[in-house]
Amino acid sequence: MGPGRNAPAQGALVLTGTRPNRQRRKSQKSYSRRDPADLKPGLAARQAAARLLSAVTESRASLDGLLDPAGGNPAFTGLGEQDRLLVRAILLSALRHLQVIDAFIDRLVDNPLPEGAKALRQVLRVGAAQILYLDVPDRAAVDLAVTQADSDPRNRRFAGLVNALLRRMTREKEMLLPEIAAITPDFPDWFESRLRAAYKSEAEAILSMLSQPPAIDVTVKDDPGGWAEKLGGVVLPTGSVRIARPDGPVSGLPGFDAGAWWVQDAAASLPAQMFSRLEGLEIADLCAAPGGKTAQLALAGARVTACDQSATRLERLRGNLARLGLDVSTQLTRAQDLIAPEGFDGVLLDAPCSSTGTVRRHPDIPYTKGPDDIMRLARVQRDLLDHAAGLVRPGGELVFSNCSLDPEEGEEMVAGFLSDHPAWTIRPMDGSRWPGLENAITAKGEIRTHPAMLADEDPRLAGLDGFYAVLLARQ
Ligand SMILES: C[S@@+](CC[C@H](N)C(=O)[O-])C[C@H]1O[C@@H](n2cnc3c(N)ncnc32)[C@H](O)[C@@H]1O
Repeated sequence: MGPGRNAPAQGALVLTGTRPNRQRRKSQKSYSRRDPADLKPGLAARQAAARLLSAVTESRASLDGLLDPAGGNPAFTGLGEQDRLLVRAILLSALRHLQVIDAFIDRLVDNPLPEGAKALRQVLRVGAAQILYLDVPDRAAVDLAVTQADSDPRNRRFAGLVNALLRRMTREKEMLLPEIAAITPDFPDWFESRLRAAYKSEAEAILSMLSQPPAIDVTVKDDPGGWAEKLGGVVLPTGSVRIARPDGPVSGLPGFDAGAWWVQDAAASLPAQMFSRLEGLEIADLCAAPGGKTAQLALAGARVTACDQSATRLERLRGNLARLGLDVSTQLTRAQDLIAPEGFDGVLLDAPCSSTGTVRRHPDIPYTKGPDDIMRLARVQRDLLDHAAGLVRPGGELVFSNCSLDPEEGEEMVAGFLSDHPAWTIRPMDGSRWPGLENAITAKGEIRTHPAMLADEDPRLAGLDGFYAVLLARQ
């Protein structure tokens, strides 16, 4: 925490109920008569954003789950399309910059907001995210935050404070935001300290990339150069095509309906490329949904059995593979329960993990996961890896991968596996295979990518998800 972060700014606001009683009674009356969300366009979206932000930061609910169009939170799924887009944008910005937003709020109040004033903090965060990071007129952001506070009995007495604080934020953001951002860590302590310990001199660059929205990478069935031209993108060392974020949904881009490509971060496309050979081989993809790597394996000519423990996710995989016109056999099963007496030529285990390598697109992770999850997931991965190894025929190969940046879920876990399984060795990757990504190959020949890789002058085209992947060979 930087010096002065908690020092009250000149003219800091005092945290009290600031609305005069007469006015408060009036607003209470109107609240009981009619829900203000009916009266003020955009209010329901802000209310939903505050509710969902509270679910993420206070109950560790996953943002993806809350925003799922099918099974998501009704406060979100009940909104119209434009409001849903706005809520998503507010939440992504609020979570990417939560530490700075909180520091800014704390700078503007005389005393820290009380622990119990959680609902108030969420209203302020939602207002601040719009004022500081989104293209929403300041006045609309402030007015809606005040109405939002006024319409909630827990916050009504703070409506005056919300008004004064956010108005002041609009006036002082140009001067104060750079200063506060410069002295405030981007992420919670646990997250930053683990990254710094693991990545040392590279940690600063990784941390700064993690709060940037990522580009979109697509894996093409063929002709990356041709598709880069059609999609206005560039070809990456992985063979993926990278495009700047389009205005509309990716499903509207050329080639989507025809199944010419699928969205997959360039780093996520590496594990399936690591097998020495795939054509005509029997490969099990054990944690397969939504199927990005399954599609690569099938496209390379493997006979793929794709397994997943989630029926809904496996259904998505089937839909994705159908769009791509690729044929695989699927099995709804926990990987630990898969029995294959004949074994497979190869197994891909893209294991469940803390997903800390994907914070650019999932900025809730530093708030919904913690060190305990990393320890627990490393144990799950080790159990899955032990079982997966038993499914590989002698002479066969196993790729283990995940999208965590934490060595405990990658390098360290695999080192433990190798010391307990002398018949297995690492088959090292050749650094020249992906020109431009030579620095992603570890001394042992594993792949370790992180978001500061694939730097680009255009920040919209820079970066890479964090991934760990290793090719293991059985004697
Ligand atoms: C990181 S995602 C896999 C992404 C996928 N490989 C791809 O490239 O599209 C992890 C998947 O593992 C599944 N999963 C988690 N634990 C599992 C287990 N014990 N057995 C089988 N699937 C599991 C989850 O349902 C989820 O779909």
